[in-house]
Amino acid sequence: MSQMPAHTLESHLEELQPQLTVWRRDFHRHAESGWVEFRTASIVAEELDRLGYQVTLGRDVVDEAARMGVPDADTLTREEARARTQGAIERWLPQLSGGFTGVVGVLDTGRPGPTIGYRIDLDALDLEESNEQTHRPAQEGFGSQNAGMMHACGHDGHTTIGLGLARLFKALEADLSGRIKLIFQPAEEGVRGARSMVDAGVLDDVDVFIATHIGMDIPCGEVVCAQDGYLATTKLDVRYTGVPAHAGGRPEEGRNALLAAAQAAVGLHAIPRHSGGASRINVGVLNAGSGRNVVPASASMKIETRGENTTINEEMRRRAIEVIEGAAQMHGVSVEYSLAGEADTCTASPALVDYIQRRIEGLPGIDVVTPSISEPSGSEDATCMMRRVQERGGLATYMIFGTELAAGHHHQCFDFNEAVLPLAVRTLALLAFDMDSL
Ligand SMILES: O=C(O)C[C@H](NC(=O)Cc1c[nH]c2ccccc12)C(=O)O
Repeated sequence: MSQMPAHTLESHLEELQPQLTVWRRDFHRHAESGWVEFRTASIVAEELDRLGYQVTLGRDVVDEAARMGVPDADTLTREEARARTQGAIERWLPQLSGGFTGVVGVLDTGRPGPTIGYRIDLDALDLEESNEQTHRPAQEGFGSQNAGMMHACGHDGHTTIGLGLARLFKALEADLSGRIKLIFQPAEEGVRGARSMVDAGVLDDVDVFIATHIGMDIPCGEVVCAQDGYLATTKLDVRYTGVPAHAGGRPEEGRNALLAAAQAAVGLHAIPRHSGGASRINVGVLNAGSGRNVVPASASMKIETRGENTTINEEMRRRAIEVIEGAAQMHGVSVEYSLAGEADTCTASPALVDYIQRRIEGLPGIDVVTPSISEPSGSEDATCMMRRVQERGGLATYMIFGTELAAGHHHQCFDFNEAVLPLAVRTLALLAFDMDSL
C-alpha cells in the first residue's frame, strides 16, 4: 500500500460530508429490519455499481441454508412491496427478493496487496420509534416511516460509513493497492445474517477484516481498536401446543399452553448464573391464548442465552432446553423449538490491533485511542466472520467509534452525534493505506 497525500483525502472527505448526513437520515427514515432490507440493499448496490465496484448480492453472497430467523413468506413479500413504494431501485430487487439482502462490493486495484474486508450491518431493530418532538429524528422529519422498525443501534450510520468508504476509496484508488471488499450484511440483530455470508464464501479471500460499531457509551473522538467482550449467544423460538376447552364448563379437558410458557419463563430466569464467567438468559417475548374463557391452546416465546465463552453458553442453552421441555411435561402440552440466531465470541488479532493503534494516534478528530475492551458486552455475529478470516491465517478486529447518544442502544429515542460519520470514514480509509507494515 502506498502513502497518499493527506490533503487529498481531506479534500475528498470535505466534499463527501454533506452526503453522509443525507444518507444517514434517508436510511433512518426508511428503517428496514433483518432480511427485509430491500430498499437499503438496493441503494447500496446501485451506488457501488455506479462507482465501478464489482457488485455481488443475493444468493451469491447469502447461503440460504445458513440464514437464521427469516421472516415468513408473506412478510417478505409485503416488505418487498413496501420497499418498492419507498423508492427501492428496481433492477436489484429480483436478486434480493425472498430475503437475500446481502451486498458485497469489491474494488480491485490490480496491484499486489492484501484484500481488506470491511463489514457493515444494514438492519434496523423491530422497535417503534418515538414521535416525541424532543426526539431529533421526529423533530427534523427523518423519523422512521416504517411501523415497528427503527434504526436504534446505529446501523444507518454504519451503512453510511460503508458508502462513504466506497466513494473515498474510489477517489483515492490510484494510491491504493490490493483489493477493498465492502461487506454489507443483513440481520445482525438477533445474530442471524453473518453465518450465511461466511457459508457463502464471502470471507474466504479476505486477508484483513475490520468490523465496526458506533456508540457503545463512549464519546465521539474515542476509538477502540478491539472490542473483545462479545458474548456467545443462542436465540431460540419456542412454541407450546395444548388442548383448548371451555374454561367454565370443561376445564379438565384442556391442556394449558399459556401456563406451560409461564412456567418455562420463570424457570428459565431461575437457571443459576455460571461461576465460570458472565452468563445471561432472557425471555424477550411471550404470547399466548386466544380468549378469556378458553383454556389457552397455544403459546410462543422468543428467548436467548449468552455466555462469556462457548462452554458457558452451551451450558446455559442445555439447561434452558431442560426447562422448556420440563414445562411442557408438567402441563401435558407439546413443545417445539428452533434456532433463531447464534454467535460465538472472538478475540481480535494482536498484530492488527497494534497496527491500528499506531496508525490512528493523532488523526484528526481522534482524542483517545483505546487498544481493547474485554468487559462482557452484548453479542455480535461479526465474530463468525472474524473467526473465518483468522482460521485462514488472516487478521481481524472489531472497532468501536464512540459517539454521544441521545438514549441508549435499542431505545426508542436513540440518536447519535453524526460527527462520528466522517471521523469513522477517514480513520477506516486511512487504515488501508499502510498495511505493508503489518
Ligand atoms: O444478540 C444480538 O441480538 C446482537 C445484539 N448486538 C448488538 O446490539 C450490538 C452490540 C454488541 N454489544 C453492544 C453494546 C452496546 C450496544 C450495542 C451492542 C445484542 O447484543 O443484543
